[in-house]
Amino acid sequence: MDLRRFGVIGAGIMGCGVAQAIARAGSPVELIDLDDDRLQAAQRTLRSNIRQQKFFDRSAPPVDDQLALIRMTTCYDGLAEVDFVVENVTEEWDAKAGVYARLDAVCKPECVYAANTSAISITRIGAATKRRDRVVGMHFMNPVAMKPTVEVIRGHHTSARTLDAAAAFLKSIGKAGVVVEDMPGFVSNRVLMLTINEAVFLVQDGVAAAAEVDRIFRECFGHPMGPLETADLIGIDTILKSLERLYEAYWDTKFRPAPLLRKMVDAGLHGRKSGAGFHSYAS
Ligand SMILES: NC(=O)c1ccc[n+]([C@@H]2O[C@H](COP(=O)([O-])OP(=O)(O)OC[C@H]3O[C@@H](n4cnc5c(N)ncnc54)[C@H](O)[C@@H]3O)[C@@H](O)[C@H]2O)c1
Repeated sequence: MDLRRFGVIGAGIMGCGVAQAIARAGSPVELIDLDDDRLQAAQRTLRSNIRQQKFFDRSAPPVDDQLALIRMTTCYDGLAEVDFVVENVTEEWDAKAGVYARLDAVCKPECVYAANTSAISITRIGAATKRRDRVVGMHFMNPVAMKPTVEVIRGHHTSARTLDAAAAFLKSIGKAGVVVEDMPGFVSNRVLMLTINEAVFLVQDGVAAAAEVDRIFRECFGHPMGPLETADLIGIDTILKSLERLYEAYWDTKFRPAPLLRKMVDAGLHGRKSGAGFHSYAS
């Protein structure tokens, strides 16, 4: 499958990670966000992350060569010729639906849309487009540069050809996919979000401080990170939105977000990206 030109929508944690992976593989990519301030922040994040990656991956092209492949813009016009788009915007239905309407207006008919979402049904996203057979879920793990495997989700109408395109894209950036069927949260986040939420309830109930909760998972279970360190890495705002999407999708109270999560979001404690969450990242 001949995929040459790429688009990435959303230049937050995940969009920057995906754009970086495409540039590392030597391909040009259009990276789109809402305004210049967000794009400038993304430019700083990308420079720092590519520099860091180069430290571990000496064979990577020079930092400036990789950055030159990433064209940052607020305008969708440059997507007219792309073959494959990865959408990584905020985990809210209205934000995602608005993006797909704009993509349909500009992208060529054969272009494939890959939705990077924590919990939203890929079938529902497909229904918001005029090409539901060319929509696939692509749940990248964070940090993208360090995670070799991606959860690939087959929506109800996703075609075999689209799954082939998804596999070819992932191979081109040095990753593998595990294909699963479509239900909100897929495999990873149906389990992970419940674990994180229960860990938040433990802190809220005063059973243990965040450091102790994480320590038990690291030192007793041998996990590389505890659930609250993972929540900080993902973003507390994204955790809250993901639980809300799961709760709305299943109407099951097991997904009700811990009130402490909302309090932290309201307080601006969004995890690593804000400098503090369950742990502090001030330095
Ligand atoms: N953070 C994680 O660990 C993680 C992992 C896997 C999947 N996801 C999913 O990936 C998606 C992005 O998450 P994130 O952590 O990068 O969030 P983020 O908040 O870091 O970034 C989201 C970006 O989308 C932009 N955006 C919002 N509406 C837009 C629009 N209409 N057009 C263009 N850009 C728009 C925002 O300005 C922001 O820069 C979400 O659906 C999330 O659930 C996140």
